[in-house]
Amino acid sequence: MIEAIDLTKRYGAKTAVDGLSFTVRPGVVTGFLGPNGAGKSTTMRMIVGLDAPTTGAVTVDGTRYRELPAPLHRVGALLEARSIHPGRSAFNHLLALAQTHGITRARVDEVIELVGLQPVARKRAGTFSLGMGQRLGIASALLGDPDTLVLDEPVNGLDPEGIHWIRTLLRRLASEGRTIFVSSHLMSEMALTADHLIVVGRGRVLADCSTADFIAQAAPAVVRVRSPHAARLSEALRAEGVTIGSDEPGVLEIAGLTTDVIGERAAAAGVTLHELSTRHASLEDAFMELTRDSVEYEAVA
Ligand SMILES: Nc1ncnc2c1ncn2[C@@H]1O[C@H](COP(=O)(O)OP(=O)(O)OP(=O)(O)O)[C@@H](O)[C@H]1O
Repeated sequence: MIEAIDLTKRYGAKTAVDGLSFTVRPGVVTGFLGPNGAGKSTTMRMIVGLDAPTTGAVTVDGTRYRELPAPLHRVGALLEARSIHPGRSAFNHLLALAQTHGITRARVDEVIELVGLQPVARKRAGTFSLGMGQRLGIASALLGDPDTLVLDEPVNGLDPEGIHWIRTLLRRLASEGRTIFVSSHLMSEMALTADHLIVVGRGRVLADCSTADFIAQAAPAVVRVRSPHAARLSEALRAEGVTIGSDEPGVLEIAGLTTDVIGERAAAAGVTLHELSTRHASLEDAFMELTRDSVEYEAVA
C-alpha cells in the first residue's frame, strides 16, 4: 500500500506537487493520470526516494522508502530515467543488480522469461529497441518479487502486442494481491488496465475513484435514438426536462433518461424506433472534461 499525506515538492518558485494526499491499495491496478507537467513523475520519484518531499510524506506499507530494510523486495520501480549500461547484456545487468541485493541467479532467469527477453538476454542493452528496453526495465522492477510496483509510462515504446502483454501482466500481478501504481498517456489503454484512477492537475488531486465512476461522473452517458418520428418523440420528452441534442436529422441524443424510460415514452406516443442505444463516454472524454482547466501548456488555437 502506498500512502501520500500532504505531499508537496517545490523546485525554487515552481510547485510541482501541491499537497497531494491519496492511498494506492493492493489487489487492483491504480492508474495515475494528469496532463503534462501535472506532477506525476515527481510524485513517483518521491515514492521511491529519488526526490525528497519539501513537506508532507509518502510511505510504502507504512515506511518511507529510504527506511525500508530491503527496498528492492518491497518496491519495484520503472521510472523514466533508467541507468542501464549500454555495453552490458540484459542478463549481466540483471545479475549485477541481483548480486548486490542477495537475489539468486535463478530469479534472474525467471524474470527474463517473464518479460520475454530470452532471445536477446545476452545481447548488449545498448542495441535494444525502446520496447526491449522497457521490458528490461520491468524485469529489473520485478527482480526482488516486490509487493508494490511503481511504473511511469510502462507502455511507452511498446507495440500493440507489447501493450497487451503489459496489461495482462499488471492485472495478474494485482490479482496476486500486489499494489500496482501506473502512469500512462494512453487513455484507451488505461481504461482497459486500471480499476481505480488518481487524476492530478497542477500538482493537486482532481479525482480519486474507480475508473467506471470517473467516466460516468465526468462525462455521463447519452442515449442515441433514431426514429422517423424524432420530432414527435423530442416533444414528448421535453416535458420531462431532459437535455436533447441532435447532430443529424432523425437522430436524438438524450441525456438524463435510460433506454427503458425512453422506449416506454416512445411506445406511449406511438413513435417507431429504428435505434435505441446507450453511448458511453470514453476515458479520454472524461479526462479532457475534468482536466480542461488544469492543462499547463495548452495549444493556442
Ligand atoms: N528538477 C526539476 N526542476 C525544476 N522543475 C521541475 C523539476 N522536475 C519537474 N519540474 C517541474 O515540475 C512540474 C511537474 O513535473 P513532472 O515531470 O512531475 O510532471 P508529469 O506529470 O510527470 O509530466 P509528464 O506527463 O510531462 O511527464 C513541471 O512543471 C516540471 O517542469
